[in-house]
Amino acid sequence: MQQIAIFGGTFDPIHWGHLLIAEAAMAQISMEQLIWVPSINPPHKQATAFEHRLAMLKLATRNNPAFTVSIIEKESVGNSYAINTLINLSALYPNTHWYWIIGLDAFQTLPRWYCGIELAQMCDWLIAPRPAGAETISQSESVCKQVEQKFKEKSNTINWQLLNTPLVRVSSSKIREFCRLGVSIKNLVPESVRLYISTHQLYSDNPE
Ligand SMILES: Nc1ncnc2c1ncn2[C@@H]1O[C@H](COP(=O)(O)OP(=O)(O)OP(=O)(O)O)[C@@H](O)[C@H]1O
Ligand SMILES: O=C(O)c1ccc[n+]([C@@H]2O[C@H](COP(=O)([O-])O)[C@@H](O)[C@H]2O)c1
Repeated sequence: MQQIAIFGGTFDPIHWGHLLIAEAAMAQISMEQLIWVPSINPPHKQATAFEHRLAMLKLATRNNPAFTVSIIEKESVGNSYAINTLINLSALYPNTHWYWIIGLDAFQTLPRWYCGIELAQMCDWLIAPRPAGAETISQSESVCKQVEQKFKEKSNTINWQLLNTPLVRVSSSKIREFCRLGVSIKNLVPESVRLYISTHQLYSDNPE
């Protein structure tokens, strides 16, 4: 059976934090492929046009042959729910053991996701520590255990492990804010992404 990880996100835009997490997951788990899945209509946030986010994702991931970018959520009608993404990908990649890569902040919200209980058991969860409430590994672990407890209370299990990554304080919102303020994002995104943002005047007060 092959092992594949999904890394879902809004990626508005993709940044070095995402790339570091993906590399850490590949180093920690023996897997054939890592599939990046940009959300077309994130259920919980507004986002820049899908085509721009997709283009930046492709630029940033093109040098790693184990990385694939999937547009599977483009076919979804309405909100792009993670459970549908996993079901649809499972049809394309049968006989696969699935992992889902997620930041600690998003993992905390999993019990409230659409069909979250069912989804939780359909894959193993690889959690990237993230600042905001969990500054150490043991704090991150205890946050994950609290999430696990919520599933246990409903007689469900969840398999998870923390990724061995340092805390990275970069976020897409910080990048969008820096662009609005005219502050350099040179060290926060790959150069190809920085150039794309600048060429298309994304996130500035004078969008295309
Ligand atoms: N610096 C980071 N450390 C750990 N996890 C992260 C980091 N940045 C993003 N993630 C995780 O990557 C996934 C996709 O994140 P997303 O594309 O929404 O980026 P973001 O930086 O969280 O965006 P925003 O600031 O707009 O909320 C989520 O699971 C999120 O928790
Ligand atoms: O399916 C859901 O109900 C759901 C609710 C919130 C987030 N998600 C997924 O979580 C992933 C990370 O989302 P985000 O907003 O942190 O970019 C992305 O793949 C989303 O589709 C999914």
